[in-house]
Amino acid sequence: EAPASAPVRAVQSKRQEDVAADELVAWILESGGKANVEVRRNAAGVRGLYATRRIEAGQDIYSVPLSCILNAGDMQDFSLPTLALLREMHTPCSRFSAYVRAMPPPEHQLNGCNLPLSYVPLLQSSYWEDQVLTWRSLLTRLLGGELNDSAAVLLPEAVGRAADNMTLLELQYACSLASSRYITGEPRQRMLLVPLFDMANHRPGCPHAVRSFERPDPSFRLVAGERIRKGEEVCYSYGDMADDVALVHYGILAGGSHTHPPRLLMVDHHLFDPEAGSNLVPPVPFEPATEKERRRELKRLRARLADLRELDRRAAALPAPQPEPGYERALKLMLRLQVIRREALEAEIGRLGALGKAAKMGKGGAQEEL
Ligand SMILES: C[S@@+](CC[C@H](N)C(=O)[O-])C[C@H]1O[C@@H](n2cnc3c(N)ncnc32)[C@H](O)[C@@H]1O
Repeated sequence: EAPASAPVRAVQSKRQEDVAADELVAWILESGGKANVEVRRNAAGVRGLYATRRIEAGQDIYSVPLSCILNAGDMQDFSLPTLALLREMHTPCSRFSAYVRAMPPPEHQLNGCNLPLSYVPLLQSSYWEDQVLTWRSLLTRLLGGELNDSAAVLLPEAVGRAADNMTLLELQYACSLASSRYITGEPRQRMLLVPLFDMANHRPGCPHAVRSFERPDPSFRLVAGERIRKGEEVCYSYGDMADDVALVHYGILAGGSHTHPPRLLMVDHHLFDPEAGSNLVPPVPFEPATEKERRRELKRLRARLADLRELDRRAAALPAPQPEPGYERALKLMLRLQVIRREALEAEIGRLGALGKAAKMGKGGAQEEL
């Protein structure tokens, strides 16, 4: 027994997933990879990648050998990355054990796959509500065996007898993890879960670029697009996303909330086409070629804002939305998205209104000159 006077040292124990993240880096190095980064948390508790030395533009930030990549197959089937991840989570002695142990726990993982159903109406967009409900329905049908004739991989094929006790919540969690972490693209059109790569947080416009499957070195590399100082966070750009896209796909607000005026949500943008199946619209502002076009767009935006104000009026008469246990942060994000949406619409309506006034004044001035 320690004497009563012995100093008591506060031991700050690392979270299990952070210990696993250190082991993940060690595994990549043992497997022949290189890492000029470590995994750490920032002051806000967000985990990310940090440079362990100065890295010049054009140099590798890390390289992950192909043997450490989890290939989730081709891009036809929504559930493949989820099932690939679940397979490793339920495989004793999986070679990806360091990878799956380093995943954020359910309470820190959010996107449209595991959004509580009671929050779905808060998206205030039939497009996003349909998306989230479609994903939920696919997961439910995968769990119930209804997709057995059409799914590329069935649940018992992926996880064996663990399928007997699988819950929808576990499927949603795995779906949320996998869909917010996999990468696809040239030269291989495959959904790849790449350890270490998926520890980098989003920064819009981040210049670092992926190079993979090249010869003579086919490994998966992140190459610095600008100099990175030792200790600096290493970002990755998940795409040029509006805030609604960032929230539903990554559980973050990362587009318009950082710009002044805030950027229109994707679903409010003039180029948004719900049928196109793309989640990216270019952040180009509407530039009317004629006065008629300007008025038409102004009318569209005013009608959109009026619909939202009507929803606000109705919501004010009801009790405030209640957080689901464990999803308190998610509710805050969704309510913040509503505010950003209205601010962005107001700003755009103001801009188009001012364009009209400026055009009128220009005409008046030109007529005076004549
Ligand atoms: C590919 S993972 C990045 C690593 C992740 N932070 C982790 O600890 O495993 C994507 C997730 O990281 C978080 N994330 C990414 N970019 C972020 C940012 N700019 N700010 C806050 N969280 C971010 C979100 O939870 C997102 O779903």
